[in-house]
Amino acid sequence: MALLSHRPEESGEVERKVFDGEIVDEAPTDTVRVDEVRVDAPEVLDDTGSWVARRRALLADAPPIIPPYLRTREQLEETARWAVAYYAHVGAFHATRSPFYMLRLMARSPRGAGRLIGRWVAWVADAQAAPVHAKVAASGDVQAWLVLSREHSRRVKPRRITSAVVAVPVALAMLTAVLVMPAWVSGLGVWLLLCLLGLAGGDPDRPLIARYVAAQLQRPLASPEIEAALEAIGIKGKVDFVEQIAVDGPGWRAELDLPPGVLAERLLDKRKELAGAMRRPLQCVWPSVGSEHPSRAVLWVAKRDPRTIKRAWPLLADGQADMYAAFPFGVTPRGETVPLTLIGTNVLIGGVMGSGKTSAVLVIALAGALDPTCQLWLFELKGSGDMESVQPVAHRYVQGDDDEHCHAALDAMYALEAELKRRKKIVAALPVEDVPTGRKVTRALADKYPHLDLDPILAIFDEVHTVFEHPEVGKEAAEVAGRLIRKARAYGIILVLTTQKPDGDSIPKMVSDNAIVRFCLAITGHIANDLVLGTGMYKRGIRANIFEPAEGDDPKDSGTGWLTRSATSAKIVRAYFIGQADARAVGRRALALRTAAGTLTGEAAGRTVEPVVRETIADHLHAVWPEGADRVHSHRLVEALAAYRPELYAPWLEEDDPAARSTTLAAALKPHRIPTHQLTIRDCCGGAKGVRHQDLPPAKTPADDDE
Ligand SMILES: Nc1ncnc2c1ncn2[C@@H]1O[C@H](COP(=O)(O)OP(=O)(O)OP(=O)(O)O)[C@@H](O)[C@H]1O
Repeated sequence: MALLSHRPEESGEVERKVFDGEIVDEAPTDTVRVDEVRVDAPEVLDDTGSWVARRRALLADAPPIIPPYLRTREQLEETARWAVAYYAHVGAFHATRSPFYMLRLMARSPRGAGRLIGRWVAWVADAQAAPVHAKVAASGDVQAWLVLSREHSRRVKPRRITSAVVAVPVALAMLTAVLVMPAWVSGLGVWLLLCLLGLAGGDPDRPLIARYVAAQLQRPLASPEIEAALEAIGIKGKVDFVEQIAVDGPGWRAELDLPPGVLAERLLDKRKELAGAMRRPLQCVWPSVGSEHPSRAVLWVAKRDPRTIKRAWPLLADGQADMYAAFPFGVTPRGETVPLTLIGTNVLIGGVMGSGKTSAVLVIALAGALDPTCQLWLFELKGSGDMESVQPVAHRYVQGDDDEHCHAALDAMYALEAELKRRKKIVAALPVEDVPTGRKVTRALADKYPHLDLDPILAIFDEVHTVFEHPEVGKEAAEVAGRLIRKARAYGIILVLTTQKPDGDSIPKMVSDNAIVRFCLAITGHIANDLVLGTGMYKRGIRANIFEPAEGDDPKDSGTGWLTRSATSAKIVRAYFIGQADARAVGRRALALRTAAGTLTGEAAGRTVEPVVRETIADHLHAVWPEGADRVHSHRLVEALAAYRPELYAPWLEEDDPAARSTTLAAALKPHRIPTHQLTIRDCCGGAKGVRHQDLPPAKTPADDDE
C-alpha cells in the first residue's frame, strides 16, 4: 500500500503524497481509473496569483492524459491477468454447479406454472377491482354498483376473447409440435418451458444461483459506498472527492476532503466501524490522514483480504542474510516487501498480547542466524520456547522469566557493555583511512581485521519489561540498557527489545527516547503509542490502536504495525509469519552454515558463559570511601557518588532533603545486602543514616571503564 510520502528526497525536493497512512519515498505510478465518480474540479483559490499562475497550478495537478496503465506494460499485464483469473474462476465455479441450478429450476417449475396461471386468471377476471366491488356492494349504492358492473364487463370481455384467441392456437401448436417433431426437439421444448416456469417460480430468499461469496475478492470501491459508510459512522455533510477513485496496486485508493470541521484522524479511530459500514473485512480497509490539510483523508481498500494471501519469508527455503545489509522483514498491505537494515541501529517493538511481537522478533532472530558472522544473544524472557529454533546457533540463550533469568539478562547487558568498550578502544586506535565514514564498526573493518572480533552482535531481549520490572535488578538493568542503547549501535551491537507493556515503568525513558527502529503493533491508547513510536506520533495520525490483536484462531491484524525509522518515516507493515516448524528448519540451515564457516561461538560452540566482572554500587562505594573511615553518612556518600559517576547518581541530588537521599541510597544498597544504620559521627553532622565499612563486600577488580 502506498501511503503518505512527505520525506524530503535526496535532491532536496519535498513532495508530499499521501496514500493510506504509509510514508513512502515515491508516489505510485500504477493507477488505473475504474470508477465513474463525481469529481469536483480542484478549487482555484483567489490568492494563488494571476490567471496564468492559477492555470499552471491546475495543470501541475492535472491527471495524465494517457492513463498510466497504458504506459506501463507490467501494470496492464497484471490487471489483465487478474481479470482473466477472476472471470475464469467465477465461470468455473458456476459451470460446476450448473446441474444443481437445472434441478432447482425443474423443482420450481410447478410453482412457476401456478403463479403464471394465477396471474392470468386474476387479469382475466380483473381481480384488482374486486375490493372496490366489495366496498360498493356493502354500501348498498345501486347506482354505483350498476356503473361498476358495466365497467367490469367492458374491461373483462376483451381479455377473455384475447385469452381464448391466444391460448387455443398456442395449445394446439404445442400439441402438434409434440406429435410431429422428433422426440429430442419436443424434449428440448418441454425442458425450455419447464426452465421458464422454474424462473417464474423463484424464491427471493433462496437464490437459484449460489452467490459467489469470497472474502478475498472485493467489489470495486465506489464513491456512494464511501459516502454512505461515512454517514453511518456519524460523519455527516458533503464529502468532496479530490480525484477519481483509482486502482492503486492491489487495491483502490480514494482521496477525499471530509465535511468542514471533521478531522481525517477520526477515520483512524473509527477504522473498525468504517470497515463494518462498508461491509468489508477489517484488514482490507486502511484510512490515513492526507497531507494537504487535516480534513484530507486517503482511503485505501484492498482488492483481496490480505489474510488470505500467504507470503512466505523469502529466506525460508534458501539464501543467507547479511546483518550489515537489508533482509526481508515484512510486507505492506499493498504487498510490497519491506526490507530492514539493522546495523547502526537498535529496535524497540511494542504491542499488547497477541499482537505478534514474538513472531516479528523471530524474523529478526532468524535473519541474524542466517548471517554466519553474526553473534546471537537471545533472551526469551517470556519462557514460551518460541525462539528455541535459534538456540542451536546462539552465542547466549536464556529462556524463562524467573529471578535467575533476569539476573542472566542483566549480566548479559554488562557483558555487552564491556564488549562495547573493548570495540570502542580498538576503533579509536585505528588509522583514519580504516574508518573513512567515522569511528564505527563496518563490514569492511570486520573483514579486514578478523582477529579483532568486530562482527555484528544481535542481542534480543524479548519481553524486556520482565527485567526492568524486577525488584532486584530492574533499576540497574534500566541504567545499563540506557547506556547501551545510546552507544552500542556504532560498534556493531544491535539491541532489539520487545515489550507487551509499553509504559513508563516497564520501558525506561532513556531506552524509549533512544530507540531508532520502532515497530508498534496493536496497542491501546496514545501513551503506549508514543512510548513505542516516539512523542507526537499519535497526534500526527501514526496510531497503532487501529490494529486488532489476534483473537483465538483469527490472527486479525497480528504481526501488523507501524514501522518507523525516523520521525518522518512511517509505514504500515505486516511482519512475515514463520511457523515453528519452518523456523526450526531455518535454524538447522543456520547451524549448517555456521558449522561450515567455523563461526559457532559461545554456547553454540559448547562453551560455558562466564559471568562478567562488573561494577556495582558496592564497587563505587569502595572507590569514593574516605581512607581510614569506618562509617560514613548516607547523604555524604550520595554526594560523593554523584561526583564520581554523575551519569548514574546525579539524579539522586535532585532530592534536596538529605533524609530522602539517604532513603534512595538504602534502596539501591538493599539488593546488594548492604544495610544502612542510624549512625552518630561526631566530626560530621551528628546523627543520621549511614553505611559501615565492615558491611561492604570485599573490593573486586572493576570492569574496564573509559567513560
Ligand atoms: N505476521 C503474522 N501473520 C499472521 N499471523 C500472525 C502474525 N504474527 C502473529 N500471528 C498470529 O498471532 C498469534 C500471536 O502472535 P505472537 O505470539 O507473536 O504475539 P505476541 O504479541 O508475542 O503475544 P504474547 O505477548 O501473548 O506472547 C500467533 O500465534 C499467530 O497465529
